[in-house]
Amino acid sequence: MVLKVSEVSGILDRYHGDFESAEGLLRASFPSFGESLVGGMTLRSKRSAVCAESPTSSCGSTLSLSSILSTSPAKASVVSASSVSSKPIPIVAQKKHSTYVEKGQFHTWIGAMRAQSPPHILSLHSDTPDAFDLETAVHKSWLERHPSALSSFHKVIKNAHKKQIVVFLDYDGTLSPIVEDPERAFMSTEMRATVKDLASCFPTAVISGRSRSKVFDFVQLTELYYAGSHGMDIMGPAKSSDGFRVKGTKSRDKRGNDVVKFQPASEYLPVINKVCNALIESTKSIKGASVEHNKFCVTVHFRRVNEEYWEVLAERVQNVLKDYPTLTLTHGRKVLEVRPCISWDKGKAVEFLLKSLGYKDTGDVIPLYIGDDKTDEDAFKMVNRAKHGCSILVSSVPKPSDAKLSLQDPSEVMEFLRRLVRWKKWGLESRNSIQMGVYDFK
Ligand SMILES: O=P(O)(O)OC[C@H]1O[C@H](O[C@H]2O[C@H](CO)[C@@H](O)[C@H](O)[C@H]2O)[C@H](O)[C@@H](O)[C@@H]1O
Repeated sequence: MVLKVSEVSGILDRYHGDFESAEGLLRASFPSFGESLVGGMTLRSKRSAVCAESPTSSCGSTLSLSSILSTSPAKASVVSASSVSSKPIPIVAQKKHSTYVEKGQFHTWIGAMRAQSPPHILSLHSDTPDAFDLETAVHKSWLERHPSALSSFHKVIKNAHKKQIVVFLDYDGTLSPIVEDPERAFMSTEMRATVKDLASCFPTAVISGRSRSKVFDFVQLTELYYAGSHGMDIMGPAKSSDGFRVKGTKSRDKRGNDVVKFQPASEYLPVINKVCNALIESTKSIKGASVEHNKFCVTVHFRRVNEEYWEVLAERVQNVLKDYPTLTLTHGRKVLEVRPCISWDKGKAVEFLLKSLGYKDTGDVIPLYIGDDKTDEDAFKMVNRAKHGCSILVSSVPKPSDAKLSLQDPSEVMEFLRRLVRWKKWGLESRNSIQMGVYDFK
């Protein structure tokens, strides 16, 4: 497909002039994006148009297509807070991080945050047939690359016979809908019942950016395993067998089960408490901004802040971070997250939990991960490495992802989980019919 500059410009408009999100979307939808562009022209972003009306603002510029295309999303995902050198805390390998970021980096963060919560492109700016056609084509092409896990259900279970499915679930945006107030991100009673059923069929874990205690308060199911703080606070089963014992402290949970607790960033607790207070102080004058203490990481929320103050907020966060060289910043859905600069993520947490469940050989087990956010990408990559691993992105709009399959929203997640339960409960005969496509789940 050949995209004209005007069409790309339309997509940029829908992404508020955010080149990285738009480029990511186009690349995610059309692998040949770049070669197919009619090049040599310059595009003026909507951001710069907005700024022209507001002379005091410093944002926006006219960018050439080549500069748009040379932007690498990978560069934007993790940025360092400071160049000040200091001895890292040697618990888990420290991540390499770049030196002090320039002011232009705010645009990258902000663009990246928008990319995590893009507008529904099919419902916006679809007033011309051209725009509608392109949006439909983009979505269709993206769905071909990330098919619905509901319509591909037979593929998910195809290899599951005599293998153990282990389910990993993100919380916000996966089990609960995204809402303005993070304290009110409740999961529905139906979803809770579904996850309870699921846990009676398969080992099930929730891996969240929230603190472990907070995500437990939301989910309230003792039959699950929980990893909070993006996997930096794990409470898992102590079932690892000889030869691959997992690290961590063993104990008994309230139900008398052996459990293992692993907190690879425990030595960062004092510094996390300190940075959390500093962030609260420095952001308190920005209307709508809030800071959430997630035990081993801190989340700064942008969702309720007027977009014209996003840059100021990002700048304040960065200024605070200058004094904390052992911490780093990542972004998610309208959030910036401060976390220890260690090589640990949701993917490593999945690996840890599989081992603590006693699964050594990836061929025996089917890890299935469902998540909606940037930090879930590490887990997608991890389960994709397993022979029959299944990675599912929750998103109603096309966005770049390593997930193989997709679901639109938490209600589709619930439907998918229910199908898994039904499949497991029905016995082999029915399973065979399903695999042969004889039975329609609906
Ligand atoms: O890993 P997760 O379980 O998805 O947690 C990631 C962050 O989720 C929460 O923020 C997101 O959901 C909020 C409630 O719907 C929403 O207001 C916010 O804009 C989203 O980014 C949570 O509040 C964060 O602490 C988590 O890190």
